[in-house]
Amino acid sequence: MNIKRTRFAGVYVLEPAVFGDARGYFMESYNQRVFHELGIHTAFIQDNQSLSRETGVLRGLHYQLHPKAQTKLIRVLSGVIYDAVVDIRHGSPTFGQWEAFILSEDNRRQLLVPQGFAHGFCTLVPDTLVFYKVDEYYSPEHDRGIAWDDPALGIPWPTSNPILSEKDKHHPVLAEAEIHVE
Ligand SMILES: Cc1cn([C@H]2C[C@H](O)[C@@H](COP(=O)(O)OP(=O)(O)O[C@H]3O[C@@H](C)C(=O)[C@@H](O)[C@H]3O)O2)c(=O)[nH]c1=O
Repeated sequence: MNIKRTRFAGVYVLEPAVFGDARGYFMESYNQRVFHELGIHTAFIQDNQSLSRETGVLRGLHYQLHPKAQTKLIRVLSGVIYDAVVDIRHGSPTFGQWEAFILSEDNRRQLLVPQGFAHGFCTLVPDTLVFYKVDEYYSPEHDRGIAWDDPALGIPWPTSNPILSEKDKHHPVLAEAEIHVE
């Protein structure tokens, strides 16, 4: 497993070792020991999967409030996403800053998004299947969002006209959002 740090402490890009042979390939897609070696003792308790049929489906920017904040370990089983995280930790020196990563079935990259970050992605090809582990159960009462197109964030999404859920059309900008995540 190749592990890359990012500009945000706690956000990692993980690239599993892939063992190819005549049959195809094998890889360990999750190994708890790797996380323990990084000092991360997250207990993942729920697995999620979403299929986005079209290019330009944008889901985000999502997070759950304290005490139901979630760590997410995201990967793409089929297709490609532009995956963005935003630091929404009060008092963080990088508060309000974002970073984006390309995750695909081909690069097999995984993104570890800790509690305290909003997360969203936009599909770059049709029929994109995203799988992610989380360390807290879904809680609709704690489920929150930030406007994907908040000008103060300025995330350069791959499209200016994404396909959104009804919920994702109406999130506040970060400056007006409830962001008690720690
Ligand atoms: C996230 C989630 C949703 N649901 C239900 C609620 C709703 O009826 C339906 C669709 O939910 P949503 O529209 O919120 O799904 P979606 O927009 O795909 O939400 C996801 O977006 C990405 C970017 C994330 O980071 C995730 O944490 C999650 O927020 O699924 C669950 O039952 N469990 C869950 O864990």
